[in-house]
Amino acid sequence: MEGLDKLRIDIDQCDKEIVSLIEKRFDIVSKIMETKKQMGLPVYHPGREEEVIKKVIKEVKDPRYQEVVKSIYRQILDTSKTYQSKNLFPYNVVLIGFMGAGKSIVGRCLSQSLGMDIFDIDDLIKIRLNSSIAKIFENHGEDYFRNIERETIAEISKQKNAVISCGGGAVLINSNVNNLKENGKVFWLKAQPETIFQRIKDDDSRPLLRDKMNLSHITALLSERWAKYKSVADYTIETDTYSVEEICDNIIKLLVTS
Ligand SMILES: Nc1ncnc2c1ncn2[C@@H]1O[C@H](COP(=O)(O)OP(=O)(O)OP(=O)(O)O)[C@@H](O)[C@H]1O
Ligand SMILES: O=C(O)C1=C[C@@H](O)[C@@H](O)[C@H](O)C1
Ligand SMILES: [Mg+2]
Repeated sequence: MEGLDKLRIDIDQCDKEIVSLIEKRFDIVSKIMETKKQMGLPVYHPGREEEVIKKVIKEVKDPRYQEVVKSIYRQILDTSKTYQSKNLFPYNVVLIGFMGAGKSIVGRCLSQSLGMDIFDIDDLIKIRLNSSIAKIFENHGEDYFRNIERETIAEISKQKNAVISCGGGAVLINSNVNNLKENGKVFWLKAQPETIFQRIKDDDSRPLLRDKMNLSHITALLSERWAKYKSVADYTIETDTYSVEEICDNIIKLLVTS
């Protein structure tokens, strides 16, 4: 028992040193963040995380602890991203645009790159009603869906440092726009009808395109909504010829320089 007490004292001492080093590391992160902000340099450096992990792994003397150190460092780096994002982007990043524009997939990429929480409004509605969007439309009609969507957006818009991926029709309702803009910068993921058709033609989960999955219907619906997306957007993001990662990087560049 005495031996155990001694080991616990050693652990407590170790923890003190670790906490002090964590504070020291985050002080340096804060300084780097401030300097980069002042110099207008990009804050996120793709590849930097892997570089850090490789370097620290080299420092591990006992191979048994390589995985331990790796996993702790992944956590430190993730927490560091979240810490920086909270400071740099004290608002929501709101993605709007037509079905298939990439709001969900780009939202997930942004959340991962910036260490920010992601709220996909369609996904939240599915979870809340334990049903697919298609079934909600089928069983209760579009107005019912729009009401739930309105409530969900009102709730999620209270966040202050999150990525919010909207459904394609969310910004057609003014109260949604007002709520989303209250704490958010709005990015319109713009895509031409041909691109949208190619991306979603084999997916029948979108009720407004069910039985009408053709280029002329997409073109007509998109042109009805085009002016709305354009007027609501703080930024327009081209997506037709870009990969998800490129779109994500373009948005981050705008966030950092705006
Ligand atoms: N830039 C892109 N390059 C290639 N494929 C893409 C791109 N953006 C989206 N996609 C693909 O298009 C499909 C639709 O994307 P996603 O579900 O993100 O669209 P969405 O805007 O969220 O649509 P909805 O309004 O219906 O929710 C997915 O299969 C996705 O992988
Ligand atoms: O464009 C729309 O109106 C919609 C898009 C999807 O994201 C879903 O929100 C739903 O299918 C309606
Ligand atoms: Mg989506």
